Amino acid sequence: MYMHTLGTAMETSKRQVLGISGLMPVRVESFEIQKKRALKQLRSKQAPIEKYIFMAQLRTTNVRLFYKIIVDHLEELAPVIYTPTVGTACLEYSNIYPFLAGPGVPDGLYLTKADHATLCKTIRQYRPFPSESAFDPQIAVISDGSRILGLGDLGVNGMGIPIGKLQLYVAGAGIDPRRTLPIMLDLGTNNKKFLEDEFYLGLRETRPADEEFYETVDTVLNALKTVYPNMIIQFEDWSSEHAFGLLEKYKSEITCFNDDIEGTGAVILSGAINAIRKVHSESNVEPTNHRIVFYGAGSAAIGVAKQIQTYFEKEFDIPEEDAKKMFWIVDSKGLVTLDRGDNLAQHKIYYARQDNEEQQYKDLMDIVNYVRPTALIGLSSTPGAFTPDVLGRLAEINEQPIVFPLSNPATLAECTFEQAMESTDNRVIFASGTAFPAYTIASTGEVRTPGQGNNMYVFPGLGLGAILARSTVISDNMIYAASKALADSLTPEEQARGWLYPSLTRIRAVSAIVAAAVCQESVNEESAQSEEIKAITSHDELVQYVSERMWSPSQDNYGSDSLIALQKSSRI
Ligand SMILES: NC(=O)C1=CN([C@@H]2O[C@H](COP(=O)(O)OP(=O)(O)OC[C@H]3O[C@@H](n4cnc5c(N)ncnc54)[C@H](OP(=O)(O)O)[C@@H]3O)[C@@H](O)[C@H]2O)C=CC1
Ligand SMILES: CC(=O)C(=O)O
Ligand SMILES: [Mg+2]
Repeated sequence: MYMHTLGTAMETSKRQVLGISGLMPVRVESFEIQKKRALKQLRSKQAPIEKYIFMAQLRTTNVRLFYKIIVDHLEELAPVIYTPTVGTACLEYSNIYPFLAGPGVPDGLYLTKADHATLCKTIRQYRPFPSESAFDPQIAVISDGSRILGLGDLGVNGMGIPIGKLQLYVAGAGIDPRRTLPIMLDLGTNNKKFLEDEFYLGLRETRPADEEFYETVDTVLNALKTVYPNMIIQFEDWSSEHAFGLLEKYKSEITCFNDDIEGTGAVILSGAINAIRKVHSESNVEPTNHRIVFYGAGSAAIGVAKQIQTYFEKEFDIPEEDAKKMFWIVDSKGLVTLDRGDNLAQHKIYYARQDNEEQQYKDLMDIVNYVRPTALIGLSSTPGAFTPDVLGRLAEINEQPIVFPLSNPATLAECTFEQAMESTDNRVIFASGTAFPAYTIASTGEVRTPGQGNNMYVFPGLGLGAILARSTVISDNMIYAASKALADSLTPEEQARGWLYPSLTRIRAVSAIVAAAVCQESVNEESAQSEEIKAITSHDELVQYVSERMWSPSQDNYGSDSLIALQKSSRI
């Protein structure tokens, strides 16, 4: 069991004590040589999904090495363990699952509808590594698989997402991997293809109606709270139809947040703040003159619009009714207006326009011509929706058009960075949900790096801050503080390059800044229970406190010493 902890790096004397001397080759390796070999193998694989499988298998055999590679090479590994490759992995999850995990080393906790007692028992049984005798998780990411990235209802195949998100908590914010809990709540699937697929591993039934859905989720959350009362819960990739209702119901009851509404809102506000500052200083666009079109009207779009609106209200004293009018929301039927003649979903009503009732705009180009937006934000999962004509028109209207095609994975982005650069005479201010390659301007040779507006910049620090502060809630103000801290976390060099987000290579330093801001806001709001955090009086000290509590694979022998002590004491 314990061999996955250090693998071939375990010293001879320890192998002897543990009675495993002949169970692996004799050579004792350094951590660095283990890493070098693993990276060589990883890089020899061509297909991203092969890299994903290789990493997932490495986690089961040497978890310390798995995280060492991810922490040291996050720019290279984030696209493997997270978007875009995690999207492919989720589509294939039932096909690859038996080769990645099993009850010996589970990938996460699978729950189905059951009564409270049964659920508590199942939850208590879970150990990330069955060799661990105790489990005290600090954070869970839970999905029902109903809206996985922009790929739709993938049922239990969506498990790749809670797993990937928690791996980023470890890599980005130094949460101890032994204290994370990925959860898939299997409520069936409406994905016809999966229901008919002989290899699909989830319940072969369609999803329940709302009454049963909310009742089941309630029982599950109560069971989680009973077993792990202090654990933070991150809702991830629930269909928008339920995401808002769940957040509203549980936000004040348990320490939780919805990453797609609130994490995305915070991260895109950060990029928007830096974009708004940039076009103000370089093109004289007054912040109060922005006109923002959202292409997509789901949980992500509404979450982002609300955060940006808060910024206009707080920083520029714009009254709510006026700030709200800076936004135009578009769904699959066109511009969202109150008199459109259909029954608007609850979450769309707030932004539904009332000032253009004679027109029913359906086409994006017509909407762009009507609104003359300064910014176009895509959260619609419709690839290519930002056509060269639309982008070109934006570049006619604006010296520096802000274009954020944020849908994931990259194949679902509303446009690519290359398309945005080519259609705007290289004047675009750009961020996408999944990283696009840098673009070289042919005439000058200048290389431009696109921004990555992905909630991975916020949720690790947000969760870490709430954990360390032992906050009883994750409030709107804490999320806003996280966003502002991220926007201000760029180094002078990053700012000079015109970036909207900091380099991923600095993710831990950035997460420490975000977490410190979250702790501070929690103290200000009196939701923090940590006396240590409350006693800290300076920002720098708070950042240092947070940084010092980050888990590092290099400083952890993964319990091998305590295993040896245990072994020795049982022999005595
Ligand atoms: N970058 C990041 O960090 C994040 C990115 N995302 C991405 O955002 C996307 C949306 O997520 P979410 O809001 O939860 O999902 P939803 O499926 O709830 O929302 C999609 C929205 O797009 C609209 N839409 C679909 N087709 C069109 C079309 N042809 N024209 C205009 N609008 C259209 C839908 O309209 P209707 O309401 O009429 O069906 C709906 O409002 C996903 O791709 C997801 O991966 C999400 C979270 C974070
Ligand atoms: C990034 C993310 O959370 C999403 O696409 O759903
Ligand atoms: Mg998500």
